[in-house]
Amino acid sequence: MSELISGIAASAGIAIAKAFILENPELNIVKKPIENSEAEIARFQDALDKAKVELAAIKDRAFSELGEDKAAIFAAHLLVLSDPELIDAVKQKIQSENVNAESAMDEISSMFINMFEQMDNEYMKERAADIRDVSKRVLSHLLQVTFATPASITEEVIIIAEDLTPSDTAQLNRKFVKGFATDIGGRTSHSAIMSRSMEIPAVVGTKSVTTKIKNGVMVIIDGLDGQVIVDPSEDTIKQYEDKKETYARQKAEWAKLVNEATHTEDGHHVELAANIGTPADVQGVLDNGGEGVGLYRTEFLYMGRDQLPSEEEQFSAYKEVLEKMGEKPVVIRTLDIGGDKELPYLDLPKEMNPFLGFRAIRLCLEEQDMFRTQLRALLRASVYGNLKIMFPMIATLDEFRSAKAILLEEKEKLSSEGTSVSDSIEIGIMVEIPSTAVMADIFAKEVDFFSIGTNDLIQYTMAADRMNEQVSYLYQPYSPAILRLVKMVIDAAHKEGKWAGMCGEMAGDSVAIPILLGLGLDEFSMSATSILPARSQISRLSKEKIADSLDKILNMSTTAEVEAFVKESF
Ligand SMILES: C=C(OP(=O)(O)O)C(=O)O
Ligand SMILES: [Mg+2]
Repeated sequence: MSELISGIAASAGIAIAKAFILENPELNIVKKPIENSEAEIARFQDALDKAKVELAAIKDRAFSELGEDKAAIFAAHLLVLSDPELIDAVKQKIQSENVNAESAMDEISSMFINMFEQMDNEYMKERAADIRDVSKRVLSHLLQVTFATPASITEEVIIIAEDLTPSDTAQLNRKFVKGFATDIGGRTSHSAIMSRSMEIPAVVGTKSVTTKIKNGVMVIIDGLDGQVIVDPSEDTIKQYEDKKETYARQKAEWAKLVNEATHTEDGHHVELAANIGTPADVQGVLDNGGEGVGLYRTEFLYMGRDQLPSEEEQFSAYKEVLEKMGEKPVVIRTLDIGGDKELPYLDLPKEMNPFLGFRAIRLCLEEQDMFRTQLRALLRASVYGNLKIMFPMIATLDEFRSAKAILLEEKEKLSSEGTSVSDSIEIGIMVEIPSTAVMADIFAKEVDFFSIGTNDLIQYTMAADRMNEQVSYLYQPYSPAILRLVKMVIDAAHKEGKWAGMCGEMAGDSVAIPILLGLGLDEFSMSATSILPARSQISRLSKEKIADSLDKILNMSTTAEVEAFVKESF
């Protein structure tokens, strides 16, 4: 009997093949006293060396098959293997406590893993995953245990695993591995990100694939709808083969749009840009036909380290993005730290309500040295491309004026030092706080552009924490309340001859797109892989037709009503 298991759609596509269970044997670590700590440290060093050789080979393979940015994960793993904070702590433990290397490594790495995992932050959680991966590799050498690796697969399969480590994913041979499903993980976990860049259909976070699927059984991975079908009937297989073909045709259609501008059926032009977190993401933007970067979240430059990035470091990151994007616009947002994005080394006091606290522009206006360093780096980089600077979390006009005044002061200073700075940098703001949306007409007289941050605008408007599962039903992008605010912002911008974009997740949402188009949004910034499907959708929409229904939509009473109407009408 076939069975359906639901999970999170991590990488689009359909795959049909036999299951290959990738089991990681339990590492049996027993704490034992040792006699000779010098010899034990040498044994530990030997395991480290072997792990390094192995990792270097995986890194080279990832580099040639997946490209530089994916290989960077393994460069990071190699760094973990040489990180004195971790490695010296293990050696010290062996020496001072006379314990075996396995238990010392396990205890110290678990301590770091717990520390990073407890941080309410995706980036830090990924660092925990890196340490877990590296530690397992070293332990396997110490215990002389061999793991099943995806590299040993030589027939067409679908991998079923509790989770795939980044190194597992890098060893996947696309010729044989048609798809994978895991028990744990989310859309932003390493394995999910890599599956998308390798275009291997994947469903993650199913909670139960490893317990419900046996080796060799037929499996369908539906990475479009996040479903795994176990032991399907002939009819079901046929049905999914058709779905696979339809998707392949659709992708081929999308690919034709890579170098096209984005136009509606009735000839209205909008710009489709991408959100990025690091310079390495730019390639994906270009490959997916992005017309610009609508949001560069610079906070990632500040994370995963123990001190602030220098002006030089920032300058070279910003310059790299601007140069790679050529003449295309690049909106770089100044530091938006706080809320769920912590910087432990800033030593900020714990707050009752971090999302409503001392964060983003509030912090930057207070910690001016830090802010000015970033602004100088941005201004210096401005001559290398089409830079637009954006301030996050603006709640009052005074905040914007102060931030802009500091920016202009730094510009003056640089000019008087003889450093060239572009004269055409637009200065805009995120609209993600309701007070700013309501006052958009006033702001529009002074800013060069708006970018609506619906991730936060929705949570602040609905008073519903965006991280809290229990109130996630209130996270309603199509709520008429949100749509009315979005309309106020777009209308206010246009009245003053300015442009309005959106960089919250809503901009790439296929139900929201027709409404936003009708409201006149000028720029949609989304994850790079959403750009081509969005361009294709927009090409089939008529702005005029949607505009005729706008009054009706804005006067609907519920989100459900809006959603049903849009799905039916456009
Ligand atoms: C784009 C946004 O910013 P972030 O997700 O980084 O808070 C937003 O709030 O919509
Ligand atoms: Mg935000």
